Parts: sequence; structure tokens; C-alpha cells
Amino acid sequence: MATKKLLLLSTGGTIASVTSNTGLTPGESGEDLVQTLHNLPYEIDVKDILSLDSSNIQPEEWRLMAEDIYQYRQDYDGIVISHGTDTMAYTAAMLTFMLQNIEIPIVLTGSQVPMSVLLSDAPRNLTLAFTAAAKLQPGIYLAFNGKVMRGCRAVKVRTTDFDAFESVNFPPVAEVTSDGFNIRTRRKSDTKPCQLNTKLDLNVSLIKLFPGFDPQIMLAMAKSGCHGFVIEGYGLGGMTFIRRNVAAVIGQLSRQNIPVVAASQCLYERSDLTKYEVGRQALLEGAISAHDMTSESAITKLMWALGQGMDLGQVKEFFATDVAGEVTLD
Ligand SMILES: NC(=O)C[C@H](N)C(=O)O
Repeated sequence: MATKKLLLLSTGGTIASVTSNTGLTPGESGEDLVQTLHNLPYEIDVKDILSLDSSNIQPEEWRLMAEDIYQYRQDYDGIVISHGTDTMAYTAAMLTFMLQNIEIPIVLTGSQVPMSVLLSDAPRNLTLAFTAAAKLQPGIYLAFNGKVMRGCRAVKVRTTDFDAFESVNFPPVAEVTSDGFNIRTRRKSDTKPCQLNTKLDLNVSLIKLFPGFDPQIMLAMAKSGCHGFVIEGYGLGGMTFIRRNVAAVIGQLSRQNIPVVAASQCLYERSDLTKYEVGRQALLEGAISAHDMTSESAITKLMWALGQGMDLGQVKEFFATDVAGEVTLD
């Protein structure tokens, strides 16, 4: 079998960070990272495209990554992106929407400890990412601490522990066990060609409900240009309706063609607005269920949907569609 040809796009993050007077900051190149790995049975090219802590990664950087992936996808069997962990799940979710039907595996990874530090988790995460990029079917993935998950299901759940990410509401696609690289789940492959689409509407907001939240703020935000909301409600997606009537505000926003997606503050399982009165009122007023999507996927999906010029009805339909494995619809 021919040796797989892989590309590393390095973007910074802790994995590439060095100590400075102003705190840990990216300073190592992709070549530095790859050189610390030994005996990888792949041909690896490297391009340094960014050198940022991922807290500084924003839609402009998502676009750059998506464009580079799109440009190089036919020259490589797989692409690895080294990236800070803080916003990696958002990047992974957004790339899922920007690069639908991608023809090769794209695997994001990073580390909790810089590559240059003894006992860092970087070498094994990067090795795992290259393995996943060589072996998995096409798609956008995140590889960390022995697990590879769908990018659109990943959530950062720990700030310092090596086990920083979890695959939420969907099992990891692959895991490292004593048998080696174990692929657990496969998805029906699409044969449609990949389309790069980086149009986004950034005028969106992600709100976490708390007792006492005044929903009038959402109307003020809409007035000053907010085009869509994701609200993390309680439990199955419940929203307050006495005194501070969130459901009624959702109705007002819906009548202005402004979508409100109802997600849950609970990390696991799903939002279901049909069960309780506090959910049904919101549903009747036009709330759109995020089902079992992560908030990272819900907000990036909304940015992308509005970027396509979708109206409220189309956004509703789009959220009832599984684009790339980000949602379970029953
Ligand atoms: N572990 C990390 O990579 C955290 C770092 N602040 C980043 O996201 O770039």
C-alpha cells in the first residue's frame, strides 16, 4: 500500500506554546511539532497558517482554515490541524458546516501541556491525529487523549486535565486500546463533491438562562442588530414564563423573523420542548429545538444558516436536518 500523504496545518495553541514574560504564548512551528514525533509511517508536509492562542480564533480564522483545507484536500489523504483547545470544538463544528461532504479526514488536535515540556500530552495527541487522518473515513474530527470524536459532537469539559474533551450524545468514532487504533462507528459515506461555503452571519448570540433573566434584553439586542439567538434553557429546554416571560419574547422575535434556538444547559441528552408546559409555551411561540446538539454546534449552525440568507422557516427546516452527524432526529 502506498504511504499516506498527510498535511499538518499549524495554528498555535498550547501545543505550540512557549513561556514568555507575558504568559504562555504560541512560538513553535509545525515543523518543530512534527520533529518530536518518531517513526510515523506517513509522509508529512507542514504549513504554518496561524500562531494564535485559540481564544483569539474567530470567524476570520475559521475561513482561512476552511479555504486552506479546501485548497489542499486533493493533494493529501488527510489533514491534521494543530489548534488550541479552548475554542477547538467551535472550530471543529464550524468546519463541519463550511466544508460539507469533505472528501478526506480532517482531524483537529492540540494539548494541555506544550510540546516542549517533558511528559506533555502533545506527542500522543498529535500521533493519534495523524493516525486518524490516515485511517478514518472522510469527515471533520477532533482527536484528544486516546479518543477521536466527530468534530460537531466535541465539547471541552476540562481546563487542565488531559481528558479535556468529550464526545457528547454520540460515541467516539475511534479509540486507542491495547489492540491499537480501534474504529468504533462508521457513517454512510456521501459521494457528493465538497462545497466550500464560508458565508456567515456573525450577528447572533448565545444566552444562558438563569433565574431572574430579563428577556427584554433580547428585544434590545434584536433592535441593535442581533439576527438570531441560541438560548440554553433549563433541563429539557424549559423557559420561564411568569413575570419575565421568555416564551412571549420568543414569540415577538419570531414575528420579526428572528430565530430562537432552544438548547439545554445540561451537557448530555437533549432538549424536548413538548414535555413540560415551560417548554411547550416556548415551542408554541416559535422556539426551534436544538435536539441533542451541543451549544457549539447550535451557534455555529445558526451563524452558517443565517449567512446563507435563510429566513425563519428555512432556519427551522435546517435545524430539523442532520447535516453531518451533529444532531439525532427521531
Ligand atoms: N490547551 C490549550 O490549548 C489552551 C490555550 N489557551 C488555547 O486554546 O490556545
